[in-house]
Amino acid sequence: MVIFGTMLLRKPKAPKGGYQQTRDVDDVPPGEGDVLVEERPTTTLERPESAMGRLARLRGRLSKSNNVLGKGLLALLTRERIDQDVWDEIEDTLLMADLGTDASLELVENLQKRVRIEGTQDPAHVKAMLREELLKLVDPTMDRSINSVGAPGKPAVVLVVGVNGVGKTTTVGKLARVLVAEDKDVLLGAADTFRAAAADQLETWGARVGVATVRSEQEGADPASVAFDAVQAGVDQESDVVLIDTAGRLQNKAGLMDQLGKIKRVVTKAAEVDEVLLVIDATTGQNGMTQAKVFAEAVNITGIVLTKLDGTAKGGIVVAIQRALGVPVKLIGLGEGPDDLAPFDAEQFVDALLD
Ligand SMILES: Nc1nc2c(ncn2[C@@H]2O[C@H](COP(=O)(O)OP(=O)(O)OP(=O)(O)O)[C@@H](O)[C@H]2O)c(=O)[nH]1
Repeated sequence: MVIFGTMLLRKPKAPKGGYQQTRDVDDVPPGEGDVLVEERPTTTLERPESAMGRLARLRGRLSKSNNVLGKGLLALLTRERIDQDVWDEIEDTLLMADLGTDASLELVENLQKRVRIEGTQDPAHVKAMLREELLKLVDPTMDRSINSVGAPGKPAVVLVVGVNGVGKTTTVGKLARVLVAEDKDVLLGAADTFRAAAADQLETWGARVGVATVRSEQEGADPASVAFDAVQAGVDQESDVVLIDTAGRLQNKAGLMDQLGKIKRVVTKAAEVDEVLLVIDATTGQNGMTQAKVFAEAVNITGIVLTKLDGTAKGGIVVAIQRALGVPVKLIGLGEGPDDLAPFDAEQFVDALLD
């Protein structure tokens, strides 16, 4: 709610000065968390772009970097003679786009069958055939909606996880804008307490669209504690959605499991976690795949956000990552602009590869 350009928000409950690093939130009964909801006066609030049509606007960026794949495949498939060398080249093209071995082999086999039966004389037909086969791999049947409706009387809780530098904080900021554009009442939780700047960054994102951030003033505070306070504040304020940014700076799998497990366990005392989004940088290829698998073992991932798809020809990672985790890509990042995060749409994605 905006009154004279200033957000009207719940004041900090108590005490000021953040949390003790040693505090174990598991011991703190729900309701007693120290909530510090930052106020930030804003003169003019931005009006974020609605989610619909974003991908259409950003499609050019996707095409620019990724149609190397589509164009390359089309050129190969419309050659006068398609011998084993050509099929090998097709497979290499798919592997280079990070489609992964299984999906690449499957696509080559399916195309081989169809070329044998249907022929490749007509380029329009070849394109339609390739479109169909690519679409099958991307899987248009998966539910890609963000779960932004909580249990009755509770906000939807969305945890955003991933290693540092992949674009997590940026994604939380951009996702808040998507939700604000849908008239949702959003609250942010800065549970990335390893880097003080991350909380500032998040707060700035929120303030631009009138969304408050729950944070700790103390660097290194317990992330689970901050996450809990954010969700409890969301319950108290009757927010629609609480988005929680987490830290990715973790040394090993055991530490990651510990931290994410604790965040989830503690948050659940206030409200169920409805969505766990794993953010992966699309430019990191195999590294991103490895990260994805580690995170999937630590926490139940419900959706993937692929960032930086604007800067890579490796869009095939959409398929590889969905296959590896059995979880849909729900959002894609196509630039550094505030509204450069789009809902993923299988058909539009494949069309952008082929145009
Ligand atoms: N080109 C491009 N850049 C992006 C995209 N998403 C994020 N970035 C950039 O990636 C950089 C890192 O983003 P952050 O949001 O700070 O990453 P983070 O994962 O939160 O990092 P830590 O807070 O250090 O854990 C920033 O410069 C962003 O602008 C995208 O979709 N496309």
